[in-house]
Amino acid sequence: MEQLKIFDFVVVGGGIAGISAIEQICLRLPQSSVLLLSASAFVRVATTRLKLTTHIEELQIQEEAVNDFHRRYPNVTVVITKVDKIYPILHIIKDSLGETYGYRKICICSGSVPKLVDLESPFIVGLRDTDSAADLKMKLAKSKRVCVLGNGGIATELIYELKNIDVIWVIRDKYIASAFVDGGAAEFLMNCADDTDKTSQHAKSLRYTTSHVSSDVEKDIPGCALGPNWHVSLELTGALEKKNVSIEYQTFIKDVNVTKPASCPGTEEWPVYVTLNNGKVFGCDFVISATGVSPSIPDIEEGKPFAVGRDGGILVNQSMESSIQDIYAAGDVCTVNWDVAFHWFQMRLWSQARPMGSYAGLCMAASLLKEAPPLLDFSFELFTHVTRFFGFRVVLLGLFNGQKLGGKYEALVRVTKGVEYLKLVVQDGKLHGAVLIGDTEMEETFENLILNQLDISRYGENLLNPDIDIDDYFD
Ligand SMILES: Cc1cc2nc3c(=O)[nH]c(=O)nc-3n(C[C@H](O)[C@H](O)[C@H](O)COP(=O)(O)OP(=O)(O)OC[C@H]3O[C@@H](n4cnc5c(N)ncnc54)[C@H](O)[C@@H]3O)c2cc1C
Ligand SMILES: NC(=O)C1=CN([C@@H]2O[C@H](COP(=O)(O)OP(=O)(O)OC[C@H]3O[C@@H](n4cnc5c(N)ncnc54)[C@H](OP(=O)(O)O)[C@@H]3O)[C@@H](O)[C@H]2O)C=CC1
Repeated sequence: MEQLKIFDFVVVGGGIAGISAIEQICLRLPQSSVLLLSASAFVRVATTRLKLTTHIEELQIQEEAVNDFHRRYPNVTVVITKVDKIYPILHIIKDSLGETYGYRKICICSGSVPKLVDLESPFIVGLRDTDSAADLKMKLAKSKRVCVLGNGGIATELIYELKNIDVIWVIRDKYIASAFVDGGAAEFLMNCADDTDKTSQHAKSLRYTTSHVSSDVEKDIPGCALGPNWHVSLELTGALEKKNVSIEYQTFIKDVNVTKPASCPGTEEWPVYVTLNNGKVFGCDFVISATGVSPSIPDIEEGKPFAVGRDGGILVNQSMESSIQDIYAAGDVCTVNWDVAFHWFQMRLWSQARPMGSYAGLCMAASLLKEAPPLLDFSFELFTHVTRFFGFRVVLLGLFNGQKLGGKYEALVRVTKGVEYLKLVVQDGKLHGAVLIGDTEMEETFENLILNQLDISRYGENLLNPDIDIDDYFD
């Protein structure tokens, strides 16, 4: 019988979290044996594209063929496969082809899957990886009207990127992009929605392509989540001459039906009909459910299952270790379960998947060496996120929407229509969060003010006075 190969480290998933974990393991223990088991034929490597401040950076996410990755890290064996079951007592793992591997430490970085709206219909699609993006492009090309459900990152990006199609955007809130910004910022973005100049500016910053044909192991296993500017090379274009967006606020989809309901206005026939809870009914070609994600966790076969958080993620302690010994988790699949810094909280973003993966790698290496886990690094002391919505750079800092402040805070706002939107979240004379839209160049100042908790009450609204260089105050 062939002897079971035992690896020092096994990492499940070749997304940003998994690759960041491997990079750190290989830096710390270059001679160790590492096995990467990933369902996708490409891995995602994150590098810093632009460092805006100590904490805020724009990432460049690149796809790399697994063979190239192995060439860079010869101690890493890569197997493209789906992990099915983990046996924590035996310390072995089985894949869907029946192969078994042994591990000393294992890190689960299997990401998440789209959490589609709870209505059974083949006309409802989600978006996660290269395959689902290619499917979406094909479907759109034949479509005249699409319904987008959800008000988070994907929906906000899609609404801006879709071309030549009627879009009905169904959201539960009073304003758009509520998973990221407040009502004021949403209004600013809406007012700029037709600024075509911004579209072309954005296209020039292309850093990422999705032109290859994905060869993910099985159709039901997601590849890596899409990277920045995933839409730029895709041309998400419908079959009409122009685009028209209408927004249905404070409502949700009650039902989808292939039979036309009597209450549906008009004579046109559609593949599917959507009924909203506000009573409106309309036909469309299909529905895009951009309604969040669910962590994608392999099965545990012995002993207790993973302890999971309310959002279904594997609970991890401050060393990124799960409730099961020698099993770590990082990225979208995990839910942090430690007393986090006041100005930090978890969101499923690659800006968090990367430091979580790196830190998990360091903790696993320390554990193998029987050393104490390293201290949490500065990435976990302040929430930061930089992205682009409606062609604008959006920087979110700390408790940018007053999270954790119990509604008792003051918001200082400066808006220059079409140019910038700045909001500061202040409580008891201290800055706790900021939303900066546009090229404000204020990131560093506000980052410092949140971190050092200086009393800013005497500066009042001057903090946002464009005629005053506030850096002078703090020199
Ligand atoms: C359309 C879209 C746009 C986004 N835009 C942004 C953005 O602008 N900014 C931002 O910060 N974040 C963005 N995100 C979120 C970000 O992509 C994720 O938070 C991040 O990629 C999570 O990284 P991960 O390594 O945890 O998971 P993933 O990147 O999803 O990687 C998971 C890996 O595990 C593999 N896998 C899964 N199950 C198994 C299994 N059983 N066996 C073996 N392998 C398995 C998958 O194939 C994949 O390789 C976006 C997400 C989407 C879907
Ligand atoms: N630029 C960026 O930073 C981007 C980040 N991402 C990330 O990728 C992941 C997937 O994005 P996405 O799917 O947009 O998820 P998000 O978590 O960003 O947003 C989910 C949205 O869906 C809504 N929702 C959830 N369930 C329902 C329902 N049953 N009916 C109606 N609305 C519902 C939520 O509303 P409510 O708030 O009312 O619950 C929320 O507005 C997220 O982790 C996201 O952060 C994705 C794209 C871009």
